[in-house]
Amino acid sequence: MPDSTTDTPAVSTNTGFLSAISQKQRGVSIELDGVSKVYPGQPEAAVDDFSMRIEPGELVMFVGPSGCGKTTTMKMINRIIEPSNGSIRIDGTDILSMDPNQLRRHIGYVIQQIGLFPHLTIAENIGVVPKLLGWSKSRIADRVDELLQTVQLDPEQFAKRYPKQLSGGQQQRAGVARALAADPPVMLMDEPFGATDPITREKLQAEFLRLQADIGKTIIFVTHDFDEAIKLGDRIAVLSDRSQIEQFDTPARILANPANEYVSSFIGQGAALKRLALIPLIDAPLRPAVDGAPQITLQDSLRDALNMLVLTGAAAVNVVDVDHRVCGSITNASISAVLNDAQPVAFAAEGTR
Ligand SMILES: Nc1ncnc2c1ncn2[C@@H]1O[C@H](COP(=O)(O)OP(=O)(O)OP(=O)(O)O)[C@@H](O)[C@H]1O
Repeated sequence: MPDSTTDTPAVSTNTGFLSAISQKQRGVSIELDGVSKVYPGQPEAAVDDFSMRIEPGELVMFVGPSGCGKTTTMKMINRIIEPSNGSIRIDGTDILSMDPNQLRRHIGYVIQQIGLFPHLTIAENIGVVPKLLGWSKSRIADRVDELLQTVQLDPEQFAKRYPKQLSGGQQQRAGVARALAADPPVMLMDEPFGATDPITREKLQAEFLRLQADIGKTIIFVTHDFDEAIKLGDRIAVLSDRSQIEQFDTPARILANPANEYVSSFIGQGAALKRLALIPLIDAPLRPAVDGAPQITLQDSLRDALNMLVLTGAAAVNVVDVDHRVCGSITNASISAVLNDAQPVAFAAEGTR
């Protein structure tokens, strides 16, 4: 791990979260208050009076149809787009009174088109912001090495390659590594996995969740895909035109109690199955074990248990712990009971991801 005390940053500021770039920096709060954006020459606001508080370390998904203002809202947080009205604070610091370039060096940013510089190697791409911050060469090299390993790209193999010599998924990983380079407390991610095929996408999502469990950044993640939002988000903001918030809650609560028709239509078909996927068996009420029943682990979900019941035709599946001890069983009836008992499920599913 590089030692953050050995280099003098090229930028000097004592305001709020900028002064606290350190090793393994955790997330900080983000508050938007009455934020609006009217693009020049447009009769209507693209974002109208948007207010939200995001807690330190939270992964918040913005989901909504094309053109509803997700990207505009997000880009106002790193001031790629300047708000027309309202205030934005990160860790209590008013970012609208700061130098935008300094601000952006401390907010990780990942976009769908990746935005890697084609004429720089992967190592140089990842080192761009640390270099701007005045880190020494050896510290940058250590950090590049560490990050490539974090995103599962072998440094020996990939550091000296150019972006076009990587697959789409590998480029996306390099993009995440670059955004994490200066260990920013905040990450903005705009459809980061949107351009990848479904299998690569699932893999990147799983890797990203593991990474976030370790680094605990505050992340805003824009997606069109409600299933991606359910899978990744601590909370989901379902947005409609002009970034109006239709519902802002945990995936489990939104699935159990959609606020209105608009949110229901976003959830689409199969809300019950999606809810089951959020409930690990460790939180499910178990019945007595059944001799000879197929087995599933406590870490699997009720959705996995249902799949096994359907595929095997068994009346019950036994649930086993890591030491293969049988803890009890799940049946179709117990799954139905959980689904019909909305409140406890919604709360049981929180914090279990
Ligand atoms: N530079 C601009 N000038 C004028 N209008 C713009 C500009 N950028 C975006 N808009 C408009 O603002 C609205 C919100 O756009 P925005 O890109 O934030 O939506 P989005 O929800 O991110 O869409 P998508 O999912 O398609 O990326 C749209 O109606 C769009 O046409």
